Amino acid sequence: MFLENASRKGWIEVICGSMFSGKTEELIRRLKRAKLAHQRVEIFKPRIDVRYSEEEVVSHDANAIRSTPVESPQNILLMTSDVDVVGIDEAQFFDDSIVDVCRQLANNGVRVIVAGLDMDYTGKPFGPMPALMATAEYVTKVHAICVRCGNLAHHSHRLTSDEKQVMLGAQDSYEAICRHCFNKLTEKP
Ligand SMILES: Nc1ncnc2c1ncn2[C@@H]1O[C@H](COP(=O)(O)OP(=O)(O)O)[C@@H](O)[C@H]1O
Ligand SMILES: Cc1cn([C@H]2C[C@H](O)[C@@H](COP(=O)(O)O)O2)c(=O)[nH]c1=O
Ligand SMILES: [Zn+2]
Repeated sequence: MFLENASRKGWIEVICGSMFSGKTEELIRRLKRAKLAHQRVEIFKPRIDVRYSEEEVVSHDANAIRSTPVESPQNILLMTSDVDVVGIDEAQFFDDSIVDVCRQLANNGVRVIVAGLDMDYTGKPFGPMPALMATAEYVTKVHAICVRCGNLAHHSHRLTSDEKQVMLGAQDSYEAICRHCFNKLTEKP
């Protein structure tokens, strides 16, 4: 679907969805194809994401690719002077300046592939993701399987009582569920 060697370079792709929907697997797949095409690839993630590894982007199925953890989106600009493709995982954790960083990279001829959660555990849009989706040329929404009924899932349901928007975790503290199961679980009596 995406040309590894397009003639006019520079665009933004967003991969979004709930937890366990395959965002990281899809990001890794695209980045590995770019490497096979001899493109210069750099991968970044927010430094706070230490869930599976500090230095790698790792999927729930243990696919992994080396990455650089960064404190702020500005660091990405400093480290991408000579690259063809930039991959960014867990983009929901960055502040809004990630949008302008992605725009600058794309304007300078870089293929930018960004993955992140579109909604938090309450169902609200997460951080800079809506603005990234609006700015991108290509948006791919991937889906998990609802662990309660087998439907397609697009919600990440939190299993603990923590109410902070940011709380790292995996199957220990989140499950993927569909709209109907989410409404049943969260409706007020
Ligand atoms: N409910 C679920 N639906 C789909 N895949 C799941 C589910 N729970 C665990 N998985 C696993 O998660 C993998 C996707 O992981 P990953 O790419 O890290 O997702 P994401 O980055 O969207 O959280 C799937 O290939 C599958 O092995
Ligand atoms: C829903 C939700 C999730 N998080 C955290 C939990 C994980 O550490 C990441 C999402 O990782 P994934 O690759 O998409 O599985 O985000 C959070 O902090 N707040 C939330 O509301
Ligand atoms: Zn369901």
